[in-house]
Amino acid sequence: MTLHVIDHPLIQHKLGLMREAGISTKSFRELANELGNLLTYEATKDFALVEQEIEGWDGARIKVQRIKGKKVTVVPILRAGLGMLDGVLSSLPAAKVSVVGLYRNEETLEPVAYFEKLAGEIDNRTALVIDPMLATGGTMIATLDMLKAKGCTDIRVLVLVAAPEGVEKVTAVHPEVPIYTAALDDHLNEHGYIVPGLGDAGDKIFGTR
Ligand SMILES: O=P(O)(O)OC[C@H]1O[C@H](OP(=O)(O)OP(=O)(O)O)[C@H](O)[C@@H]1O
Ligand SMILES: O=c1cc[nH]c(=O)[nH]1
Ligand SMILES: [Mg+2]
Repeated sequence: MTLHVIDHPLIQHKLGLMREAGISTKSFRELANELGNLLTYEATKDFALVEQEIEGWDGARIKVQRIKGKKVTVVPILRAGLGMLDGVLSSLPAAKVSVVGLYRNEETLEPVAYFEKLAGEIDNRTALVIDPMLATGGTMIATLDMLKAKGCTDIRVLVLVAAPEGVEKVTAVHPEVPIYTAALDDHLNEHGYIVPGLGDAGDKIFGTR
């Protein structure tokens, strides 16, 4: 299994701020985007580079590095995934965005899919799936199933907080998909919420409830 828990001090500091009770919508949103950006930095570490010759500032020919023909699509899972999107796009400004909508039935905890609008040529793209929370894993598995059904082969998952139960379930079904997270938390409570977690990330980002 390829679980990357990113323990960089900036990430851990920002995640700690997000865990505070009573955090404002504004702060939660800002931090979700900042963490989205930092996780993107980690999740793209292995992108291949190609050397290019250009004219430098003094007219001399110089060699520089460019990312090698990578086509990326960012896949935010509605709603809460939108809370990381601007942060991710600040590092990948040319990426196409493929939006998928799923919510978790609060009684059964099963994912319910309600929207799918994917970028063209998705089978040729690296997909970065973003959602703040990986709890039971049901939503993520359904999203990965959806992307694979469209021919996507290079998929990476970026979440702010993951529960061990969810990581185990996702990696059992999609073992080759790496998961990048700011934290692997302790457990799920009886309502399927991550402990210590962040609470309901979607509500905190959108200021609902
Ligand atoms: O791992 P799981 O048990 O499937 O749970 C995780 C999902 O639950 C939350 O979304 P929610 O259903 O609250 O929808 P929202 O983003 O619209 O608030 C969260 O943002 C994930 O998408
Ligand atoms: O802890 C959790 C679990 C699912 N969805 C959330 O927003 N938070
Ligand atoms: Mg929610």
